[in-house]
Amino acid sequence: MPLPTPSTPGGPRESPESWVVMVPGVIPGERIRLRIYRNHKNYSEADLMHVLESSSERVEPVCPLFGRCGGCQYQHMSVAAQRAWKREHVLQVLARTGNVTGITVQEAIGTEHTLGYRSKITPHHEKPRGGEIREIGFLKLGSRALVDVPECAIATPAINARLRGLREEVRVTARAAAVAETPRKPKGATLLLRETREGVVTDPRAEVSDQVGGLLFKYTAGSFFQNNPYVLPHMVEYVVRKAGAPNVRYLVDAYCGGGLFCLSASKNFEACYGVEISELAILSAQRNAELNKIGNCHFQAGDATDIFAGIGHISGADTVTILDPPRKGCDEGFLTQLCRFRPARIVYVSCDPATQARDARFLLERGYDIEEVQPFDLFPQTRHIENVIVFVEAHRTGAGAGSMPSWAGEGGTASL
Ligand SMILES: C[S@@+](CC[C@H](N)C(=O)[O-])C[C@H]1O[C@@H](n2cnc3c(N)ncnc32)[C@H](O)[C@@H]1O
Repeated sequence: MPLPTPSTPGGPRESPESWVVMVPGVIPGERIRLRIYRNHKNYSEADLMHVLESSSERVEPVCPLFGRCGGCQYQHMSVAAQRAWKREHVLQVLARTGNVTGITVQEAIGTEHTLGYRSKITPHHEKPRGGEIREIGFLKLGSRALVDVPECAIATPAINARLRGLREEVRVTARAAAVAETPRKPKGATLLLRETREGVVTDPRAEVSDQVGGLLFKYTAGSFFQNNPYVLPHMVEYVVRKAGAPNVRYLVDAYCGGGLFCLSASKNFEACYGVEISELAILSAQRNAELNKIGNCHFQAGDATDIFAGIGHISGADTVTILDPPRKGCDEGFLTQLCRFRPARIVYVSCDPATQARDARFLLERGYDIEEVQPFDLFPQTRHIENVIVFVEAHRTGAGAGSMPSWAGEGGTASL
């Protein structure tokens, strides 16, 4: 077996002399002793045995469950190191998967709310045995088993306060059902706790609301809505700013959910068109337009690809597209039609830089350039990152890849 190089949370850059070893709980630059437990074609997986030389960025994890609970992966790193690493990860994945080199990735934008920020959690429990529920929590690190989580360090204080009561209620209900011997079989379940303007809500069908920027958004508690209320306004402001450009009259928001980006950006456009697979989310988007007295947004339920049938009367050259797909990214059929429509700008928001990098490659091979790459630290203490890439139609830059168009924004690079 080749000698492993010092390992990092996401795996170090590959070179012909190095061997990638994935070791949770390590910080780039540390010397460690590890035990390899699995070999793959291109890398190995290992457990950390000892830190021989620790990084100055190593900190004491806040949560006693860190290392067992699979929810957080980076609590052992300072927030500055977490953000630097996430930025590096975006850079690496763009190079490896997207074949994009020679670009700058901006510093990840975050806020000082790096604990107690998460406004939604979904703990699980297995089916009760003899009326008793054992763990109520999240998946154990690297396992399908659950770890009991009485309190979550990244959830908001209001959610943690409600979690205590909810855990007790769920256990009491299971015991009562066992005593009553109801014919219905007891099951495992996923609980919902979401903090909103209405307080902490546990019914996924409840109608709730949140304010972002100057707008009010109503949605059902179980549907998708971004869950870091501290960083979200900064990300929305960025997306709205990057979507705006001289001579662009129309906005297409694919994967629009309840209309967050479309409605927030609507004042800069003559008309906006949103598409979204969930009919419930489209109903929310339409209601949110009315609620905020916005009259130039048109929403349709359907696959993202369906949008092109309804926008034949507008030209791509006059249009900006916002993309915010689920983790799997965009499908090729959609991207093919998008490139045929040829919007002047594309602002691509993603919670998975790997699938985003794959889609970036597709766009770059079809004549788009990257104007800016801006990560947002929406999920501190975890390995997750929200990344925004701004693409411009290459003819509009008047030069080849990497050039800056005349309307390129100022784009701050420091953390907030
Ligand atoms: C990451 S969410 C973004 C929602 C919205 N932009 C927001 O920030 O609130 C992705 C959205 O894509 C929707 N979606 C998933 N597959 C889709 C498809 N094939 N076509 C259109 N929308 C889809 C999901 O229902 C979800 O609302």
